Amino acid sequence: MDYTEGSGKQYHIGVGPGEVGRYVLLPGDPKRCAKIAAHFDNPVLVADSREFVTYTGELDGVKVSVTSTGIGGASASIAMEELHACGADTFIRVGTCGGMDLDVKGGDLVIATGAVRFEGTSKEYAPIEYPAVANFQIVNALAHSAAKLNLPYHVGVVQCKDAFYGQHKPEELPNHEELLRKWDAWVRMGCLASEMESAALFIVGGYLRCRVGSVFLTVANQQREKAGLENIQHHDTEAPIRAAIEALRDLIKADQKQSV
Ligand SMILES: O=P(O)(O)O[C@H]1O[C@H](CO)[C@@H](O)[C@H]1O
Ligand SMILES: O=c1cc[nH]c(=O)[nH]1
Repeated sequence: MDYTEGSGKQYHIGVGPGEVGRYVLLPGDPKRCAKIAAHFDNPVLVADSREFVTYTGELDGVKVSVTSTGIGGASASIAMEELHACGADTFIRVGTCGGMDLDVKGGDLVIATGAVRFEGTSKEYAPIEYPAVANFQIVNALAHSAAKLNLPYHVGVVQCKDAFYGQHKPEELPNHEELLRKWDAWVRMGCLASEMESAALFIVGGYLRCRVGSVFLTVANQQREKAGLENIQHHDTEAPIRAAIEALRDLIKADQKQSV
């Protein structure tokens, strides 16, 4: 079924083939796109459709793009499918998260190695036994760039869900028993943080044979609050953006080396 009516533009994101690079940064918030594009050379607004805003520019002479995914795995999977149809194959999510491990403080970066699939979208792509894991090369590039930029960072598993308020007021919801029991298990297993899109992106990326990784700003940590520890909120996403841009430069260099 072709929803483009011959325009060649993807149905939701409004982007056509050749309008994005193979490398795409994926924030959730559309307003983060301009901040990210400001790090590109010659950024151009390519499309602004629903929650999906896309800019394309260059990094070290190579075409790169940023597209917002909106909130949750459902819209993130649409962004990835349609960007892939336009030629993209390497994605870094640049998001925000809420800390779960007590060591993860507001302002710290979290780099995901994998994601708990407590959301619906990835289950429509792959059976739940299949793990949602990040691309090893991207994880390494992100950790390397965070260290190089002297940014505090943690590397490990994150948890994904569909209901933001299932994370923030589970005791008030009718399904509180499942929410609280599972949250406790994820904390005990060492989950670093909670966010919403990486599980779907890692699974859809696996299916499409794309490279996918994620880096987040920790906004705050409800577990620290509960434990009576300091819990200062942070909202400036410039740190994960810088880490992702540096990582992308490294990936581009490594890809260029491999292709000669
Ligand atoms: O800041 P973004 O990238 O949107 O990421 C996080 O923020 C939203 C919830 O507030 C969810 O999308 C979550 O994953
Ligand atoms: O607590 C938080 C913060 C950002 N995103 C989430 O999903 N949860």
